[in-house]
Amino acid sequence: MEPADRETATGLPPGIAAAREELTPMLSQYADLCAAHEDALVLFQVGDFYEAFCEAAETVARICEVTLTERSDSTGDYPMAGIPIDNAAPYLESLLDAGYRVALGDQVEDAEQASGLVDRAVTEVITPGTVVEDDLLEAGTTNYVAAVAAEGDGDSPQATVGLAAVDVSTGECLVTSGDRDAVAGELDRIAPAELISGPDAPEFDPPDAERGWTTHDYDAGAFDRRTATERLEPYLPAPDRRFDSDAELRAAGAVLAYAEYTQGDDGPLSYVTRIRRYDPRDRLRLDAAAQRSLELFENRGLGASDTLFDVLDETSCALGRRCLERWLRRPLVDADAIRSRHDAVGELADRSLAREAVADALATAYDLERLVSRVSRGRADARDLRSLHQTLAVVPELKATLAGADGAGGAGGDRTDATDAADEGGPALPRTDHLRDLRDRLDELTAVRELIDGAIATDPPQEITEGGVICEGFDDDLDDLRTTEREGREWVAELEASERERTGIDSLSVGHNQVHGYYIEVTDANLDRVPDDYRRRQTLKNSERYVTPELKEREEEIVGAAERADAMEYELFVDVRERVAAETERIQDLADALAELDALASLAAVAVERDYVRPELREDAAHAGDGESATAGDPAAGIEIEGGRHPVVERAEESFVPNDADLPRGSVAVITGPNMSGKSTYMRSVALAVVLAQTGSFVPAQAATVPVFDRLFTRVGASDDIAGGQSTFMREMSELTEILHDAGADSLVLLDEVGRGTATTDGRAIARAAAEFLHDELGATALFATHYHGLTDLADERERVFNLHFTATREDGDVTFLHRVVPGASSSSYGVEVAELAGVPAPVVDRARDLVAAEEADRDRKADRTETGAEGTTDKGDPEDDADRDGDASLEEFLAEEASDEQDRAGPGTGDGSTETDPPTSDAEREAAGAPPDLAAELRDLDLARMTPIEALNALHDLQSRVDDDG
Ligand SMILES: Nc1ncnc2c1ncn2[C@@H]1O[C@H](COP(=O)(O)OP(=O)(O)OP(=O)(O)O)[C@@H](O)[C@H]1O
Repeated sequence: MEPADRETATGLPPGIAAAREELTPMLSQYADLCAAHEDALVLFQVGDFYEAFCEAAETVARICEVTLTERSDSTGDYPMAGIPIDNAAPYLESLLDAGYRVALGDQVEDAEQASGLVDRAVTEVITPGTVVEDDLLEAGTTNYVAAVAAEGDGDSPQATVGLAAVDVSTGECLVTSGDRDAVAGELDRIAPAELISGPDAPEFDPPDAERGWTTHDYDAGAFDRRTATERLEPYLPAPDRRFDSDAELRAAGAVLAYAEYTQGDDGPLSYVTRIRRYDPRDRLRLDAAAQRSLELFENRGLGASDTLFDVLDETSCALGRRCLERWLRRPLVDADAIRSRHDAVGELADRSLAREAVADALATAYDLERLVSRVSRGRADARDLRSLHQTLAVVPELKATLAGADGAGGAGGDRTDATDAADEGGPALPRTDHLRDLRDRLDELTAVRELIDGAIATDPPQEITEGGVICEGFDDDLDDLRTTEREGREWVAELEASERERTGIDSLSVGHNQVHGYYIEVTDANLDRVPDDYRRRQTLKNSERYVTPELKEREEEIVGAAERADAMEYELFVDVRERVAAETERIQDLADALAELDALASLAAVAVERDYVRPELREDAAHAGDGESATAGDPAAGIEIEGGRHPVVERAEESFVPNDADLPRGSVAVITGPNMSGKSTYMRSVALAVVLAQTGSFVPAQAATVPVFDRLFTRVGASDDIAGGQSTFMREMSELTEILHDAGADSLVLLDEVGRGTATTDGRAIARAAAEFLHDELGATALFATHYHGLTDLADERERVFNLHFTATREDGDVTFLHRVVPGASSSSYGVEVAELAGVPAPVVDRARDLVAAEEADRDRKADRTETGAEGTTDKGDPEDDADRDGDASLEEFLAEEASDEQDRAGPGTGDGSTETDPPTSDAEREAAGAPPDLAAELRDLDLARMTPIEALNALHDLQSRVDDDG
């Protein structure tokens, strides 16, 4: 969208501004609302439509694909476009998607009651981060608007940056702070739909376009310390003592100011009752790169189309789904809290009947958080209250279910006295503390439930002003009015029969229409029999319509009673809604408990269905924030997994091969093996086991013992991460930089093919240096998958580095991957077969096989020479020089290695062993190895995309000189 287009469609459209002095009262009212909402596109209610005028109309017509019409009045003609109010959601969504904020200018008084122009006001500004309409929100997701404010110079890396985020649809509000990088990480994790920035805040770019947020500078005044403090006062007492820094306070004040503005500026949002401050260090830090590469929430094509969240999500209601997502985005680091969740999951896993009953009950629960926010905003209708009632109605049932002891002990934890009490006929309680607490938190809210049940009709209409909303028996006055109305209608219903009898006119009928009300109709043929008390009302073609004084009187009674009853119902409804709203906080607490119960039951269901095991946490699991870490290298402090599986890939692979993992704390596992052999899957399985364990879930393994990590870093190779924009290598290096700066002894690091994005020698050097640094300086626990076999030498040189590899079998040229991890470095190359499997043309595959054969022959010759002592040992020396001697997984590596060996063969003094500038093997050499010379094939095989200019130039130079020699 062109910025100019946005400028003319938001605020006051120029066409309206130009005619400002002459406008009719209605358009003048429109102009006032537009002028007061400069950054929004105003939609103006006219009857059943939301209309926009002039330039704004053109934008609405184009984006919403509705017809552009014209409004003509005494002052001129104005382009106009409208969307129907009762089906506004899809159009509003299009406008939001196009980047607009939309201000709804609603009629705020009854058009029939209004004398003159109907009063209108902006009741809501819909923005991507603050929508509350169910139609525009995905069920079970959170939708945050966030604000950032800085203390001091926001651009300085040392500045404290405050972050506050609010989900206006549920009232959840989070506040935290940290340096710029920490806040960037939290923003990645929270993934707000919208970000507003204080005047001094640093800029934060969204991690990618798909999960992006829209940013804008909001009224700087809202970030002012005093203004923010005053704004916060209705939400929490003494706000200036509640936050860790001014930056937090200012961000929180501003985000609430913005939220209030979008909800029609009606004052504090009463359903934002809990402003939660948290410290990012209280959670396992999983930044956007880790979330992406582990495919927690979005799939990037690792062998299956699901994500970890899809696998875990067996929740029954939106509340639980949102809770589970929150847990997975922010796994715990407190060992006791983690164990407590494991206890509860275990108990629910054991108690299948209870778990299923819980799931069934929760499946009928509505989204309590969003319902209560609508109730307290005064937006809930009668159906919302009925939904609230239905949700409250499951609570007693849930409490009873949790209390019953329908299963024996098991993985979930120890049987406690409580269960024994149940066995003895005493009050049954859940056997774990966690579920007992949860059960206690299930507030039955009996008064609210009974209030709604007694007041609101079971199947009420959507409209709350037209009656039918309040139950009979709730209010005597209302019942009297309804009785009057009903008796009047019964009297009218009987009138036809009695008048026929009285007048002897068999065709006489009684009817009703909007204009004349009730009437008695007599055909012309019977007019002579019309009694004297009939008064003529209307003459039709073949009949006359009459009323009688009594009918008139009854009619007034009926209409009067109905109108008064409708108005009274509305008042009673609003009163009930307010009484329910007064319990907002309790309802929110209940929502939290139901959400947790659903999330725990979901984890338990997955554990049972997918055969997960309860992970043991290391006893000495140090809290990340304590600064106490387990001793590096201590095997008793590391990860031990028996028969671990990848939770997502195992769903797609019929015969998934489980693998063990034994990683002492602070060790670096260098993993080699052919492409497609399962290296990435293995590393991710280990990381996911950690994430799952710290989320409170069981893990896909036969047995698992894990420590508690504070951060999880991942760096996946260029080939796995097709990121647009930034050069992949540059991106790779900046992610590596972050890891090498921030990882520590309590971090788990996954490095997958680091260095692949650049020239072989550089890549190999970077990979090695990074592995050494991780081991020597950081002491992080790391898994390092690589095609650089030279790296496997590190195991000999460093105490806590060890090798793992994946194998495959080859039969008649066909490769079968075993997907089994074994100790030691990989010794065989399957790159060519993989290339063939992938459909690389046969001549290239054949040629590559020839080159492999030549390499192997050459290696054998060298080995012979070694054995006879002619050349000393080959397995010691410069690791770069000898790198990949035992076969490499990819064709490019292989070719590079071959070049390296050529230089070796040229003897001392001919080079430094680098592969970077070496020409390919000479034809003479290849002939000696049994391969025919073929310059054209060599030229074809050069991988230009991976060569540096200097490499390409040298290769060309070499080919040219050999053509010259031959020629
Ligand atoms: N343990 C396993 N059991 C069964 N199938 C597996 C296993 N591990 C991996 N696979 C299958 O093999 C495919 C390739 O695995 P993966 O991507 O982990 O290999 P890789 O060695 O990392 O390959 P590359 O070096 O090309 O990145 C996966 O998509 C999956 O379908």
